[in-house]
Amino acid sequence: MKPLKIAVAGLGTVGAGLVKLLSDNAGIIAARAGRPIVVTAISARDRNRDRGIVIGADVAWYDDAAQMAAKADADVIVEVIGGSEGIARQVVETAITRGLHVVTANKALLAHHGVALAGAAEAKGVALGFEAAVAGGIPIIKALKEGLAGNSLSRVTGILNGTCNYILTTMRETGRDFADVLAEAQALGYAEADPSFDIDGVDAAHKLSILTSLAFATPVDFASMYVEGIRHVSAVDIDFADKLGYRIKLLGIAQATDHGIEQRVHPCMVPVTTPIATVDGVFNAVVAEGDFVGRSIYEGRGAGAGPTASAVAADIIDIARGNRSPVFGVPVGALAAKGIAAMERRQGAYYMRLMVLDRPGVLADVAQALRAEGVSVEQMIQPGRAPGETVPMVMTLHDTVEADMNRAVARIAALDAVVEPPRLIRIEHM
Ligand SMILES: NC(=O)C1=CN([C@@H]2O[C@H](COP(=O)(O)OP(=O)(O)OC[C@H]3O[C@@H](n4cnc5c(N)ncnc54)[C@H](O)[C@@H]3O)[C@@H](O)[C@H]2O)C=CC1
Ligand SMILES: N[C@@H](CC=O)C(=O)O
Ligand code: NA
Repeated sequence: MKPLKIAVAGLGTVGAGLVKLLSDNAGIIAARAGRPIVVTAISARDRNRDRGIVIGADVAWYDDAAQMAAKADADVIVEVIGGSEGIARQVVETAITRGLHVVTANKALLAHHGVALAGAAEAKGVALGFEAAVAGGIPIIKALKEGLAGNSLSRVTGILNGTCNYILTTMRETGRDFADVLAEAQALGYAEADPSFDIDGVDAAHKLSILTSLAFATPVDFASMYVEGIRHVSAVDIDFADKLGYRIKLLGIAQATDHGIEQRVHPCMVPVTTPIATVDGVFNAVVAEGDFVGRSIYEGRGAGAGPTASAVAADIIDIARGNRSPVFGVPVGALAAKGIAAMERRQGAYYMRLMVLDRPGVLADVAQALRAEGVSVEQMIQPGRAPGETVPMVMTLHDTVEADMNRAVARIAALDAVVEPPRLIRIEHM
């Protein structure tokens, strides 16, 4: 049977991982795909770098990825360069215009241009696969598009960034410093080219915008996402979370509410008893809730060469088999906006850490500020006494509307005895 010809744009962590996977598992992949899958062209910036892979002499090499997309003898262009604009976008658009199938791991590109690219791909009758773009090796795109297609989904929640989960886990387990653990995640190939995309929550938000579209048949809407990263999560908070029976995770949450779809990414405290609390290191997890299936949970490695290549390969095999489905689960013309719920309307519990001067009356002032906004305390920890010195004061607060919580925090921040901005972490019971 005729081979399926693949051109790979970008030969970094994911590109090199894919070339290795397609070579190591060529036999079983050909059997499953019904035909051999061969790499016919590659574009990367440095032809001579040792990537630990063998590239056959018959593979065409392009210094310019756009040229490759325009000219290569290929059925599928795999875009694993990255970035929402520039060369990555050009490669994908050129390939679709040429009528080639596209597989990409590029969540930034899809978050910003997903609807337009999907429209172009559907108009041309070509596939646009992006299993690798969300939660790495977890087949969550397939799960939402196919496995759960019979359900009306109410909520999709996930640990969507391997780098952040690796940092939070390692800091908790070893007490090591944030910057040091981030450098390790970069060396392991987990982080984005610009790691601020990871730690500021942007990468998780890119991924969540894609999941929201799939779950609720809405156009991808990255711009209205609430995004907060993990820069402010300190060792002190990780420690208090432990004492209170929680783990800190960077979560992406998309859920249908009475006032629209909530789309938010921020650090959360989750009870240690919930399955997601023990998903550690580079692992990701997604929890999907459907009306007939109930809750289903998916877990696996969210970053790194192997898991990401595994997801890219799955999309390629789907193309080889002739499997086609609308890019975002329904044809682009059927995607319909459902309104975005304002973050101020989020309702839930909170952890609050204050750094206060240890002197009489502080607790009463804090309690007064909370009472004024109708916020009620669930529990409080104030370890030790150090009269006249700065000490932490930690509270968990019962379910509150975010706008009320924000007003209470503003009152507390203005107190003389509160010497640092209050730290808030939302508590999610899942
Ligand atoms: N590393 C990971 O664990 C995961 C990465 N991704 C996504 O996969 C994509 C690639 O990521 P990585 O492989 O980690 O990045 P990387 O930085 O390791 O590799 C990108 C490669 O593209 C090459 N490149 C840059 N400009 C080029 C150009 N003009 N022409 C040809 N090649 C060019 C670079 O030299 C580099 O080798 C990104 O979109 C990323 O977000 C998705 C899931 C997981
Ligand atoms: N930088 C990303 C890579 C996978 O998408 C992550 O850490 O999750
Ligand atoms: Na995936």
